[in-house]
Amino acid sequence: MEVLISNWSNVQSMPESFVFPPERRPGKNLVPVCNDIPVIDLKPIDEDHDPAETIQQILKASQEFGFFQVINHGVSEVLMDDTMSVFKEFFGLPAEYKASFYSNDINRSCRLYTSTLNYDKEEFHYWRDNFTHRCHPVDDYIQFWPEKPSRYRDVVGQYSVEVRKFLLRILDLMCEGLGLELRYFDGEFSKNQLLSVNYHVPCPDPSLTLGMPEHSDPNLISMLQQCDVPGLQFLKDGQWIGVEPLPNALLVIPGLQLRAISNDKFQSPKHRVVTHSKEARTTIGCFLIPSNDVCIEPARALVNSGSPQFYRAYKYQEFFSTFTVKGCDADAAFESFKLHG
Ligand SMILES: O=C(O)CCC(=O)C(=O)O
Ligand SMILES: [Fe+2]
Repeated sequence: MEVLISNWSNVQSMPESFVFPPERRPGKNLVPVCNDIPVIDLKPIDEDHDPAETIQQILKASQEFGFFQVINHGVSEVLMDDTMSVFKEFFGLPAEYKASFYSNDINRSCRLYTSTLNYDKEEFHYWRDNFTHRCHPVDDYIQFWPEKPSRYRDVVGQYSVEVRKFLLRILDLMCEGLGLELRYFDGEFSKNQLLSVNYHVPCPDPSLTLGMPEHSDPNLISMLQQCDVPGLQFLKDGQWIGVEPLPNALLVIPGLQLRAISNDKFQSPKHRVVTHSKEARTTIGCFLIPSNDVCIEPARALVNSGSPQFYRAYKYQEFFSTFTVKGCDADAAFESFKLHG
């Protein structure tokens, strides 16, 4: 059988290698959709209102809820729609063209794969194709990007620049809220930028499989543009809750490095993706990632007698390899970096 699920048409029954063992299945029970996910509106700041209220909303959303959606974020709706169409077209291209990007090699600057990078060894597969590449600075990477659809490089190039601006702006608002100097996260903490696009074809039985495993994002911060098909779920107070896509909103998820640098002021919420029985789902993620050698440690301003330093200093590379060795389990990975007592 074709490995890439985007090459499958009209799958009628579950291929066995995608059926999870019973205790790992999402099951048939419907997960409640959460209607109170914080929505941050950046318009008041653009209209020169005092940003203090928005900053407090972002702080509260990150600290109490864990993640949030943003509207009037500055990334144009036309560009968002164009980018979504380009990626949908990309996944619909002939198998022969996509085959040239197929790779499980993490060092390939542009790669397309199914399930996880561990496809050949994993016990069962996740119901997704993922296409991912670096995108900052655009000129350093654009030569590796697809030439089809013909608008790809132009549209995805503009999008990469705009979503980076957006995330750096959110980080600056977080700095103000946390009492860190502005631009604290610019530079090495956010040096690398990855676009990561997930594509899931309709699944004959969503109760038996997942589109993405439960995980926290290992980077600094993530942004997600969803299409109108739901699937994303967050673990909140021990329960899975569904995220209903909000048209034109961008979702912001603090990553594990933000948790460490903020000295646990922010969490990095666990999330997963369930599949849909009728419709294909495409989501565009953008990750800001520290450079490998940068030293990550709780910001000095956030360590004091009431809030002792929770993590030792480490290099991002060290964290990432521990995270990978621990099967992408954030709690297990942090055990190596926590300061006890
Ligand atoms: O596709 C989604 O809804 C979530 C994607 C995600 O969590 C990720 O790429 O890290
Ligand atoms: Fe994620």
